[in-house]
Amino acid sequence: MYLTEALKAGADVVVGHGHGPVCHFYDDAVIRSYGYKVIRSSGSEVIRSSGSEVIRSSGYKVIRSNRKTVKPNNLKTLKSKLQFITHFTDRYSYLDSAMMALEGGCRWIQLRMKDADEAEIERTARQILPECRRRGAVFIIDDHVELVKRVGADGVHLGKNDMPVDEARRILGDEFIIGGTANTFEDIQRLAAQGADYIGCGPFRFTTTKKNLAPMLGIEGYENIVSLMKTHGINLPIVAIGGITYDDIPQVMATGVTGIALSGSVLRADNPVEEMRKIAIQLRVKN
Ligand SMILES: Cc1ncc(COP(=O)(O)OP(=O)(O)O)c(N)n1
Ligand SMILES: Cc1ncsc1CCOP(=O)(O)O
Ligand SMILES: [Mg+2]
Repeated sequence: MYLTEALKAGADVVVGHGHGPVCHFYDDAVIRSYGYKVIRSSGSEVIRSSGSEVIRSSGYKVIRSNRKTVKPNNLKTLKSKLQFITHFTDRYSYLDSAMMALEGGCRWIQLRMKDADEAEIERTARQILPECRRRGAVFIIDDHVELVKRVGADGVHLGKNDMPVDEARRILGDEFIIGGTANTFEDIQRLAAQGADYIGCGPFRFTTTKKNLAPMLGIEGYENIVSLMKTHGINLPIVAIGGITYDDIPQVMATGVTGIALSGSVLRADNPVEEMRKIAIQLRVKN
């Protein structure tokens, strides 16, 4: 059985919508995002990447990727303009969402799994981390400071109901990225004083991706915040978040924010990989 063989090949061989490593009911967009090519020949199907190791069974080949590992430069990240927030849909798992974002050229992934227990988050984090490393992408985790340290992620994102940024800094030190959520300029002042590396600022507009949303900022809200930051001499990267789509990007970036974070508009697209690619090109994200 190819399933058994593929499972043996390792947890990093992940195909399909399911939460397990291999699922029969895949679609090509998801498979490609995992670095595999689907080649159909004389009734059999071959799933392959550009790596070296070949496992062959019942007409299927799974070739493991051989790409090099790159630890990202955190300073560069903070100038990065595009962060993808993982989510699940009826078509895609959290892991699928991260893989498609990476395939589309995003180089900053935040693992956010609000309703999952820590063991499941850790399992998913350990699957996504090597994929980020292979592409030189930054990998941060929402909420879970200790988990970031345990799995060796690049950082954490913390909101108002999470561990305070200064406490997280004492645990993680200066090598890890710590992002904080702001809904107002006062939040930004507090986070700057606590030593946040960047601010996730929103929501831009209504979104179903997050419950208990703060009031929407809109374009005017970002303009005010950016101008107040200038007058108060606060120089921190600001990532706009909340319901942002491809079409919003020029206007949002024109407010002077550093970048954007998004999720739903990519996952709702007919082809999430291509949607992310369009967005990465528009923001001139370098790979
Ligand atoms: C980039 C970014 N900005 C804001 C948030 C929201 O964080 P938080 O307020 O803690 O809410 P949850 O995401 O934990 O529901 C974020 N995650 N990322
Ligand atoms: C995590 C988070 N915090 C504020 S809005 C939001 C959700 C972002 O996802 P989307 O782009 O789907 O609105
Ligand atoms: Mg949080």
